[in-house]
Parts: sequence; structure tokens; C-alpha cells
Amino acid sequence: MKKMTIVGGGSMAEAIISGILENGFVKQKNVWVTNQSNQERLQYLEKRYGINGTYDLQTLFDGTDIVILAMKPKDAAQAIAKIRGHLSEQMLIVSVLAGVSLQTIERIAGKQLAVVRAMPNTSAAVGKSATAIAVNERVSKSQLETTRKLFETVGLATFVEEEQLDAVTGLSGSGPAYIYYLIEAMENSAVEIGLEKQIAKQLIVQTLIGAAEMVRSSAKPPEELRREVTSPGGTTEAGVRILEENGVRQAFISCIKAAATQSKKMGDALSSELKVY
Ligand SMILES: NC(=O)C1=CN([C@@H]2O[C@H](COP(=O)(O)OP(=O)(O)OC[C@H]3O[C@@H](n4cnc5c(N)ncnc54)[C@H](OP(=O)(O)O)[C@@H]3O)[C@@H](O)[C@H]2O)C=CC1
Ligand SMILES: O=C(O)[C@@H]1CCC=N1
Repeated sequence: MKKMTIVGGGSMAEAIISGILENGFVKQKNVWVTNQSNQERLQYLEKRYGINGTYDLQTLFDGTDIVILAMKPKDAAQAIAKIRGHLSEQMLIVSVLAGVSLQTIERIAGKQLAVVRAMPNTSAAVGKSATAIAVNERVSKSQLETTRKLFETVGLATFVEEEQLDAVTGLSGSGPAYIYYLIEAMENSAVEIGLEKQIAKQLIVQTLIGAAEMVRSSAKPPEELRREVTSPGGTTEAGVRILEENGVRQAFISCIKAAATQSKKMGDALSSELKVY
């Protein structure tokens, strides 16, 4: 891969940049990034990762192989319209925009393009993203392989039907935030029951890693693994009872459904905005 161009330089773009450079998917000097107007942020990305930032569209797109779209869905119409003259059928366009369909991207661009819609998460920064990918019919076999390699470089990559991507967004795109929320709550409780913050953090992180590894490597379903921790009349039983009484399971289910619905809403909002033109 010769050159990669990233449009949007926020959290998700940085996670991908950090992950791909760490794993040598592309050389620093061949990565180009732009944003809307935040020059300070562009300079930070240049300095921190040794990549190139510019607002000059010719410089950005000349000879590029992969274009990553990483702006917010609400900014997509304006951003893609601005760059459409520089996009060509030979380029692989990779969108990480929540909710925005493959078709919408081609509609804004006003031309047929090889487009990939991916839903990674910010754990790409440490090579641990969970990414689901859908592609349109113009993506060639070798572009499909490049896509797989790109996202495998930053974690796990799997191909799904496009209709499933809103659900993926609610589950694993937003997923790290739910886990951080749980960690925040565990840290708060640890301090309240008399543990030092630093020690508590180590114990919490290792507990999460251990439980995730058990679910990943064991043939037992999570309910059974949970039963093995729960001695009758013991501490776990006392704790989990409180979770059940407070509807925590249902809250998680509603949370993920709301996020998936919001993904679809954001895509639909952009699509109906386009009908105006
Ligand atoms: N954050 C996450 O965990 C995940 C995010 N995503 C998706 O990634 C995308 C980006 O999200 P995130 O990184 O969190 O967002 P941020 O708000 O952190 O970054 C958005 C970036 O887009 C830039 N931008 C806005 N308008 C334009 C434009 N017209 N031309 C060029 N660049 C533009 C902004 O530039 P400026 O700062 O100059 O305004 C900014 O650099 C979203 O579509 C989101 O759905 C997907 C998976 C996970
Ligand atoms: O919150 C968001 O809209 C983005 C999409 C998935 C994770 N973050």
C-alpha cells in the first residue's frame, strides 16, 4: 500500500493511525490527514505520529490508494462534497461513519466508488478493535484483502451484511464506553469500601482481562462461568442479587438497543438531508 489519506482527525482517526503505524501496515511518511479547521490538532497528529497534515486537497489525494472517512455523520455531506472531485474508482474508500450507508456515500460523492463501511472501536489504538465490515459490489478482491489486513492490523475483523452494522455499532462500536462506565463504577465502589485507587485499578483491569479471556477460551457459556464464581449463600450471590433488583441486565439491553437505534437514525437523517438537494 503506497498512500493513505484520512479525512477527519478525531478520536477514531487517531486510534486507527496509532494502530496501523504500530503494526507497520503503512509507513508514517505515506499517511496524510486533514480535518475541518483545527490546525492545532493537525499539528499534534503530525508531531505525535510523524505523519503529514494538510488542507491542500491535491496534496492529500494525489496517488492515494485508500481514503478513510472519519468525520461525524452530521458533517459527512459537506466533507464528502468538498473532496468528491478528488475521489476515483481506483481508490478504496473506507468509511467508519456510524449509520451512514454505502449508498449514501456514493450519492454524496455523485459517482460510483469502491466503498467499504466498517465499524471499528477506539481499542484500535492498542491493536484490540472489534471491527465489522460490509462492502459494496465495486470493491475488488484485492481491495477486500487490503481491507481485511487493515482492520486485522488493529484487532479482530469480520465481514457482515450491511443491515447488521447499526446493531454492531450499538454493541461493539460504542462498546468500550460501556466497559469504561463499569470500570468507573467499580473504581468508585473500591474507594468507598476502603481500597487505594491504584491498587483497585490494577485488580479491576486484571479481573476484566481474566473474565474476557475465560469467555473467549472456554467452551462454557458466561452463565455457567458466573455460576462457578457464585457459591451458595456467598458474596457473589449477595452482590448479583443487587444487580438483578436494580434492573442492571435490562439497563444494558436497553442501552445497546438505544445505541443501535441512534446509529440508524443518524444515517437516516443524513440520507433525508440529501433528498433536499
Ligand atoms: N469515537 C468512536 O469510538 C468511534 C467513532 N466512529 C465514527 O468515526 C467518526 C469520527 O468520530 P470521532 O473520531 O469520535 O469524531 P471527532 O469529533 O473526534 O472527530 C471528527 C473529525 O472530523 C473532522 N471534520 C469535520 N468536518 C470535516 C470536514 N468538512 N472535512 C474534514 N474533516 C472534517 C473534524 O475536524 P475539526 O476538529 O477541524 O472540526 C474532526 O477532526 C464518526 O463518524 C463516528 O461515527 C466509529 C467507531 C467508533
Ligand atoms: O458515539 C458515536 O456516535 C460513535 C459511533 C460508535 C462509537 N462512537
